[in-house]
Amino acid sequence: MVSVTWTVASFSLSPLQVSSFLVQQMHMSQTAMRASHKDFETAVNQMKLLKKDPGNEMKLKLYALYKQATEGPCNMPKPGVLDLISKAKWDSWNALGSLPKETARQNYVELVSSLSSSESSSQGKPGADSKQPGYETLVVTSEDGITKIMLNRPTKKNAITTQMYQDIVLALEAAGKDDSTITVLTGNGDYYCSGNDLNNFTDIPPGGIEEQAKNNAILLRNFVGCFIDFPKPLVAAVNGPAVGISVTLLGLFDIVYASDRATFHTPFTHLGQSPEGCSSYTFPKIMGPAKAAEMLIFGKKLTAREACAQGLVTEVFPDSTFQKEVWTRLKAYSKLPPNAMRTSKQLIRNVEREKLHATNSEEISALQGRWRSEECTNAVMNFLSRKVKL
Ligand SMILES: CCCCCCCCCCC/C=C/C(=O)SCCNC(=O)CCNC(=O)[C@H](O)C(C)(C)COP(=O)(O)OP(=O)(O)OC[C@H]1O[C@@H](n2cnc3c(N)ncnc32)[C@H](O)[C@@H]1OP(=O)(O)O
Repeated sequence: MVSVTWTVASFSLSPLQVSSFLVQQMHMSQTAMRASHKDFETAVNQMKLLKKDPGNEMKLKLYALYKQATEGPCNMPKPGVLDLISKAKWDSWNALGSLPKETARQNYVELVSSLSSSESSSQGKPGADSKQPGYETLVVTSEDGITKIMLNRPTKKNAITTQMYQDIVLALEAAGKDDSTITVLTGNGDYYCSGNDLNNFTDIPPGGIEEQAKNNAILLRNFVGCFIDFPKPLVAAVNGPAVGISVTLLGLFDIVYASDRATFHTPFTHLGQSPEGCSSYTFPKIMGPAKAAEMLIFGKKLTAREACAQGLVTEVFPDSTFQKEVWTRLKAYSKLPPNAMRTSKQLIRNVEREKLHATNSEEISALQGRWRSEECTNAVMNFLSRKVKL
């Protein structure tokens, strides 16, 4: 990672991004009051007082605006391609074109003011990570460049309710756009997740089972689709046993760390159901068709070490040190250049994105049939009336 100073920018921002940012900034400035020279000087001094590094992209934007405001349009010769930092700075400044000095000044003042106010609103909570409110059974926090989405229904083994499916989608959408570099999904308590909450099947709408199956299909397609399209490195910290959809989705994660207490169980046949989460495609690809069939058709439960040997899990840690080791490692990874990580992730996933969406649709069509079947109804009823535990 290139270390930059306040006036030097990194090469992590494309000129296109810079110019679209600046178009927004220009728009903002048309409606705003013009900043005076004094406001501009104050903003320049305010920048020096910021405690938190605003990140290279932001410094690059500020650099360009500062140069435009003080010197006007860029008329320097373009640096050579190997002089990456100077070239990024030049690109950024040059992308401002003929933006008037006073507009650049105004944009600079507004940008610094937004940085200062976000810093002061996070003061007074030293060390506290920013917990995002609004989710009933998820705890979402952002700290050290990592957004953590924690399933938080420990007394029900983190079984996923209909509301949770929707909240996970919202949390992933927000994490995909926030300024964290890595997103982690984990569970609170002794389980990672016991899969779909089987009570979801008891919530039958006025249109009956047909309508329920259709509604579930729409929600599930969207839910799995969010994992397929997630733009940043996505990590599962599997803190304990995992069942059903929480296992199948692992094939869509980039990294899976597991406690040695974790197990991996996909009892679809026992439930009269069929695989989802794109596992009918990802599992044979990851572990070979024979091993995948044993899990997905016969419901064989794997230990963490078996899952690791078969490529579903990246690494297994002793339960006693799981949290410490995983978070230490992730904090180090979160400092890697974010755009490079995103690019690599997308290159890996884009090759099969269409295939994954098609698999998702096919699996859901099959499930719609399964949900209407007697096999499924009986299995769910047996669990809910406590006749069967998987
Ligand atoms: C986006 C779509 C929205 C709508 C959804 C529609 C359907 C989408 C379907 C998607 C396909 C998903 C498939 C799956 O995930 S299949 C797997 C489903 N999971 C299970 O079958 C697990 C069932 N649970 C168990 O077998 C055991 O509870 C378990 C082995 C996990 C733990 O056993 P243990 O003895 O340790 O603990 P308890 O059984 O006493 O559990 C504690 C309480 O938690 C409740 N619990 C646990 N898991 C579930 C669950 N999956 N659904 C509902 N409730 C669950 C359990 O009942 C206990 O509750 P009480 O204390 O109230 O008795």
